[in-house]
Amino acid sequence: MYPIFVTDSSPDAEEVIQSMPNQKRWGLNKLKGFLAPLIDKGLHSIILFGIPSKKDEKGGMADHPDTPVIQAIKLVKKSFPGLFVAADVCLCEYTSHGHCGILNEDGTLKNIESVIRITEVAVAYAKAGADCVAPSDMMDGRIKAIKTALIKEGLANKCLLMAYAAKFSTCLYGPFRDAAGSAPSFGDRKCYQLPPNARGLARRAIKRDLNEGADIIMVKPATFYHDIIAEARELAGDIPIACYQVSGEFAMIHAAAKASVFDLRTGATEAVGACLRAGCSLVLSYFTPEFLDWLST
Ligand SMILES: NCc1[nH]cc(CCC(=O)O)c1CC(=O)O
Ligand SMILES: [Zn+2]
Ligand SMILES: [Zn+2]
Repeated sequence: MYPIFVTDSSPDAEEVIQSMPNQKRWGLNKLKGFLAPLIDKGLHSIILFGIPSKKDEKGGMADHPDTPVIQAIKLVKKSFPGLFVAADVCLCEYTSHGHCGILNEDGTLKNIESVIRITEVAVAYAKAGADCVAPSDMMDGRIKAIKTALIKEGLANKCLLMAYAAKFSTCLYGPFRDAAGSAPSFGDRKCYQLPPNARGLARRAIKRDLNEGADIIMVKPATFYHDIIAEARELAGDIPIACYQVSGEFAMIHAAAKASVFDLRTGATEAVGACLRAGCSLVLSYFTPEFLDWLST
């Protein structure tokens, strides 16, 4: 599954992201031309991230009808009905403070308000035609709230719910925050993302999301967290496990290849192979276009 950034800075935007080799922020008009050759090479699935130009306290743009993600879902599903289109659901790209939920005056999170807001956004993406909604906010209780809302709207049989279940507070998200302009303006995400060494908390989070109705369980990041992928595989029964090879992993592999530590194809292939060996059957990777080439040669 290929993560794609959609911007509303201009419909014809094609913006280079310095810290993420070969990745761009795409304007709506550019999406079809960019995706068509990848689909010809065998691309099956994408996940969309919106980069809005307007931000506010509550992330109002996240589900605005004109927001890049909703526009992109409609356009991509219309142009390529066979492509599986997931949408990342979070507020951090849309809030002025850059946190993943709605805040109190003192900067702490309002859990209930945040879950209500995130659920509204998820339903809007499902209504726009997303095949999958993937909440990455880590607010307590959001999987149950979204699943219930999808059922109520008659969308639960059309739209999968992929939970970023074990999402760690890691050093590996830097390039993404740069790409999405979503770095928190104060504080950090440690009160809602898991501490790197918290194996027990990760197990609890995975079990909780399974109980709340997740259709896919995701572990994020992938490298450094293979044990958690294996734990998820063991806990989840017949539910598929996904992992996200995040921006820092991608940048790290590129940097190592540039420094002649290994060659890019060998390093990237071994890294993703390890994720599959650990027990996941879906990998979100910025290397997807390269893999499509490498797998055909
Ligand atoms: N909802 C937060 C979010 N959405 C995507 C990523 C990171 C993805 C990547 O690094 O590739 C993150 C993590 C964060 O900023 O805390
Ligand atoms: Zn996010
Ligand atoms: Zn977020």
